[in-house]
Amino acid sequence: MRMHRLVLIGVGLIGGSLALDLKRAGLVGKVAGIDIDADNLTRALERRVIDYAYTQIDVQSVADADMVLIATPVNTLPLICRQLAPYLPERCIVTDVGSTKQLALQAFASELPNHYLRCVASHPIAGSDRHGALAAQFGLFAQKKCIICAHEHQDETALQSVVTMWQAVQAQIYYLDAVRHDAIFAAVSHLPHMLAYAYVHQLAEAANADELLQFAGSGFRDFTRIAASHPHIWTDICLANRKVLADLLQQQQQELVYLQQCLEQGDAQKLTAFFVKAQKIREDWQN
Ligand SMILES: NC(=O)c1ccc[n+]([C@@H]2O[C@H](COP(=O)([O-])OP(=O)(O)OC[C@H]3O[C@@H](n4cnc5c(N)ncnc54)[C@H](O)[C@@H]3O)[C@@H](O)[C@H]2O)c1
Ligand SMILES: O=C(O)C(=O)C[C@]1(C(=O)O)C=C[C@@H](O)C=C1
Repeated sequence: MRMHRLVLIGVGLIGGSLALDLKRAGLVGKVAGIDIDADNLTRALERRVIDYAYTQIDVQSVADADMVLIATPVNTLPLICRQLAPYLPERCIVTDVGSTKQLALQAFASELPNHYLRCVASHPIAGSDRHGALAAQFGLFAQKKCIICAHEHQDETALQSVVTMWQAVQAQIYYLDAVRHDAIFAAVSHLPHMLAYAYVHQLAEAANADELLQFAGSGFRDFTRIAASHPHIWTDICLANRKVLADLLQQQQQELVYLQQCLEQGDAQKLTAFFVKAQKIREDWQN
């Protein structure tokens, strides 16, 4: 599988990193980048993440695309698909990298009905708290999972092309139904981001916030790294997955109430048992 022209919409951390790897693997000839941020496009051209830059989806920017890869905040998908519809070459594959998958499949189905067979929803479980073309890096997806949420009308060749693309950047393919996908990543990705944001807020609201931050060490650094993630990206993810996420926040409050009770009762046994269980789960996961 070799693509002559990949059209990348959203030339940021994820889309840019994938473009770099695909070029290096010889899987794409030219990459056309479309982004609403003109400065970001300039940086992407300078770093050779892309070969051509456009700020709009139109006949020129989408022309001759073998594949359109959408790597923008998840809530932009419906509009982007609507804008793409008139310009997509017939055999073109459309795929995305968004962190929530029900919304992606809904956008493909409702905005690209004539192309739906060739729309493949994917999600690499790799990333960082950085953003934009400057954050794009080689090797981001190597040995990382990539989830494919195939739909019932999926064209087999389109699916295989997307799988081949991710395997070429050494990602490990897993298949999940979109509802299940969103429930799982609400628990292991979206909830921890919410908790990190909430904790940083708690500190910021303290009267001596500056003093607290001045003395914060590696525990603070490790727990809050993801609170440095891009606010726009995460607003979209959290809202797209709001129902499951709100339930998880409710459950988290119960955990906090339990911890509070342990402290009020001075119950070392209960507290240690709680920590031992969490420690074991974390260690087993690491191994
Ligand atoms: N950051 C992560 O760790 C991570 C991991 C896996 C998947 N994702 C998903 O990947 C996607 C991109 O995230 P990212 O981290 O690369 O973000 P990013 O901010 O680095 O890149 C997104 C790019 O999209 C551009 N953009 C925004 N709206 C646009 C629009 N309407 N049209 C064209 N361009 C637009 C922005 O200017 C930016 O350059 C998101 O859907 C996110 O959920 C992120
Ligand atoms: O490493 C990080 O900073 C990430 O947030 C990466 C992370 C995650 O939560 O694991 C974030 C969002 C994704 O959709 C996939 C990966």
